[in-house]
Amino acid sequence: MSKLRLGVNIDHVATVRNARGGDNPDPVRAALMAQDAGADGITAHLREDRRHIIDSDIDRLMDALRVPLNFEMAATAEMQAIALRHKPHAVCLVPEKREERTTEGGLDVAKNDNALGAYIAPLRDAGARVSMFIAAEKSQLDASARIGAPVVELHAGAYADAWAEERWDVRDSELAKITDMAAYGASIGLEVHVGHGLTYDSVGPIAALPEVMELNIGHFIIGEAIFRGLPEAIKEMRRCMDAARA
Ligand SMILES: CC(=O)[C@@H](O)[C@H](O)COP(=O)(O)O
Ligand SMILES: NCC(=O)COP(=O)(O)O
Repeated sequence: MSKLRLGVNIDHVATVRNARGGDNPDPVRAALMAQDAGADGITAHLREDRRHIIDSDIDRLMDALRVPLNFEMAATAEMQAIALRHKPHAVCLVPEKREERTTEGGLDVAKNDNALGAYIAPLRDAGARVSMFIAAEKSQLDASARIGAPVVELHAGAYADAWAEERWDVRDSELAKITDMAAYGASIGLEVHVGHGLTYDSVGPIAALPEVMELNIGHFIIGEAIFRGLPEAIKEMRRCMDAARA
């Protein structure tokens, strides 16, 4: 089985910084620490409302990182211009709602395939590995492949929430969807990633799926870093992933 990559999302270091304004804690410092602790990449979501990551964080991440940056963003003209200016390794298109607390669902690629196909073309031409953050639904994977997105990231939020709420029947049905769609995605030539809400408990069954190439994990790792430090929080996630993949 190929090595499963871990992308560490540092958004919520910026959430804590922004609670008080100023520069601390610095998400770029966290990203560099994550890189040293074995993260295969760094993920940062520049939301349109700049509630956590801000533009200067992206500037600084682009300058400072050795590992690839996965730049998460909404499919807007403003974000496209920012991505084209920076040319990050990867761009992940995420749906955004102003009133949501976190990313609630996947991008509706099936409904907006023509527009999204045109939207990603210049990003792909600029060399970015474009991914679609989608629900684990066949129509969304088919549409992602149709528009030429090489990668999909399956939204694990419902699966992760079911773990947290101990709703085991929902957990199992959500896991079954991700399992089936990871296999389906690989069978139609997509690179499959999974992310959102994963924890030490919930990561194992996802990491065990042979078609999954990358996990992006943030909120839980940053929270856990308060108790055990960021490097150790990341290394423990890596251990959980490796144990499941063995
Ligand atoms: C797309 C996604 O899952 C991440 O961006 C993550 O949710 C962190 O950002 P928010 O907490 O702002 O949703
Ligand atoms: N794309 C998912 C991501 O980057 C991390 O999500 P979370 O672990 O912060 O929920």
